[in-house]
Amino acid sequence: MSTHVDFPVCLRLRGKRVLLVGAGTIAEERAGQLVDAGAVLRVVAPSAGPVIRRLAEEGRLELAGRAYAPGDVRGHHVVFVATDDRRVSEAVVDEARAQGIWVNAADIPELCDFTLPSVGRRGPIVVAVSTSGQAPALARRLRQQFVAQVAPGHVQLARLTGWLRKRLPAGAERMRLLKQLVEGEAGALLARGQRKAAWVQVRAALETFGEKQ
Ligand SMILES: C[C@@]1(CC(=O)O)C2=NC(=C\c3[nH]c(c(CCC(=O)O)c3CC(=O)O)Cc3[nH]c(c(CC(=O)O)c3CCC(=O)O)/C=C3\N/C(=C\2)[C@@H](CCC(=O)O)[C@]3(C)CC(=O)O)/[C@H]1CCC(=O)O
Ligand SMILES: NC(=O)c1ccc[n+]([C@@H]2O[C@H](COP(=O)([O-])OP(=O)(O)OC[C@H]3O[C@@H](n4cnc5c(N)ncnc54)[C@H](O)[C@@H]3O)[C@@H](O)[C@H]2O)c1
Repeated sequence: MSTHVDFPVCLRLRGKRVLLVGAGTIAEERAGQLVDAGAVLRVVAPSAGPVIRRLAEEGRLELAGRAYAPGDVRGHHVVFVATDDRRVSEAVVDEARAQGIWVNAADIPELCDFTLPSVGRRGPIVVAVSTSGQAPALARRLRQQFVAQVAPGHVQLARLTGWLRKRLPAGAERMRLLKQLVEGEAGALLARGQRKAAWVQVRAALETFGEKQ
């Protein structure tokens, strides 16, 4: 059995220039996710589906309505290819690799410098499942199961600790407080939907932090 495992990261794409070659079914999904992540997205494809055309009309991405041409990759941080022509994907990947730019070719593992996990979101919580290329359909199924376990209370807890993180000075005491909120009674109450009782716990924890209510 192979011992190969892929290494997961969460890219912060806000303001980063990203190239997407192809604008069909798969590319449409990618485009939506990339625009939502704040990427400055350029799409190159001779024909585009309705989602990409609309995003272009709204000025949320730039669409070049033509075939890929050498030189298109230059100036981008990350490149995605999702065309129905393997030779095009190979040419794009060759150009990206020659320039040291990370590239993903949908469904072609040997042309991928990184693969895409199956992703689900609940507020700021991102559930991503990778099978290191072994079983994408299983990644999708497990992701659906895991996302279903993320309760509204978990999302509230993430938002609450995010809010406190911005307001309390960093350091050992803040770390202890946030950990206590997540692992202790407040987290358990929020997960059960008992917001008022949870808030009592949060206030008590903040008082010991020295915060005036
Ligand atoms: C997770 C997801 C993310 C996304 O694409 O957004 C994704 N594939 C998804 C679905 C899916 N893809 C395929 C099926 C049919 C069942 C099957 O074949 O198993 C299904 C299931 C379905 O459609 O339900 C076919 C397939 N995919 C790859 C190959 C090539 C090969 O295996 O050699 C083949 C055979 C092609 C052929 O035979 O011609 C390769 C890759 N697909 C990956 C990601 C990367 C590894 C991810 C991982 O490590 O788990 C990797 C390596 C490269 C990449 O594309 O990044 C997305 C689910 C999104 C969701 O959650 O909805
Ligand atoms: N990873 C996955 O989950 C997954 C699932 C299904 C299919 N795929 C693969 O992804 C690829 C794309 O699938 P699709 O369903 O989006 O195909 P599609 O037919 O819907 O779209 C193909 C796109 O490629 C563009 N294209 C063709 N030649 C081009 C060129 N020279 N330059 C730029 N763009 C060009 C077309 O204009 C079109 O927008 C296929 O190889 C398919 O096997 C991946």
